Amino acid sequence: MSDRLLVLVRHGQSEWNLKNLFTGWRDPDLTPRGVDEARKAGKRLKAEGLSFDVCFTSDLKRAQDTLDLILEEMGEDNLPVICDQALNERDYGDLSGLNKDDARAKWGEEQVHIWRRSYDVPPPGGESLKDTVARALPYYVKEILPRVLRGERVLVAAHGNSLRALIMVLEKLTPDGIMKRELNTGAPVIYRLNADSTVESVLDLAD
Ligand SMILES: O=C(O)[C@H](O)COP(=O)(O)O
Repeated sequence: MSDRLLVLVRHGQSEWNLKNLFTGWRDPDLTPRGVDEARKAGKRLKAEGLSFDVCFTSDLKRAQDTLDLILEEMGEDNLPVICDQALNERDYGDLSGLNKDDARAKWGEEQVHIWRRSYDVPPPGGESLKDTVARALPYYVKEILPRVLRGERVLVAAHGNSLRALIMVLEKLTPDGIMKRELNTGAPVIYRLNADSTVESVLDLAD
């Protein structure tokens, strides 16, 4: 197994996940369940025998708090943590703050699914997944990947769609393939990379 370790984890349940609201760049806290999910992720990573050298997260609280809780649970709370907007959730634009069921009632199930899961159709005033790839991927290539290739063990705590953007590239998924790829809150995905930055193995710890 290669030493080139990259773990991606979506934040635990947020207050707005619980209320079923489009969140995007808004900044709600974790719920008590989200805190438990983050702690459980830390326990699972520790049980896998993993430890890290450096961590990345977005500039949103739910991801930063998830990372802190994971590291606390692993007894690794002194690691360097790099926060960057490039890892923020996809911007949901005018949908931010709206209830997802209300949006389905207003615009129809199919349109809302297209906004949530299509590759290149942005929600009104927001980012498509393609737009999210366009800002998250250069950051990954410049800041995260070189460290993984140098043998630093890297943990990234971010968001459903900013991580789907990276996963699309890592797993070489087509626009159709990424539509079906979901990430559970607090569920780590463990990658080992080859020296040419392709994926050697992937282990998804989703329940
Ligand atoms: O920003 C949000 O609302 C969620 O974190 C991700 O939502 P989605 O699953 O509707 O894309």
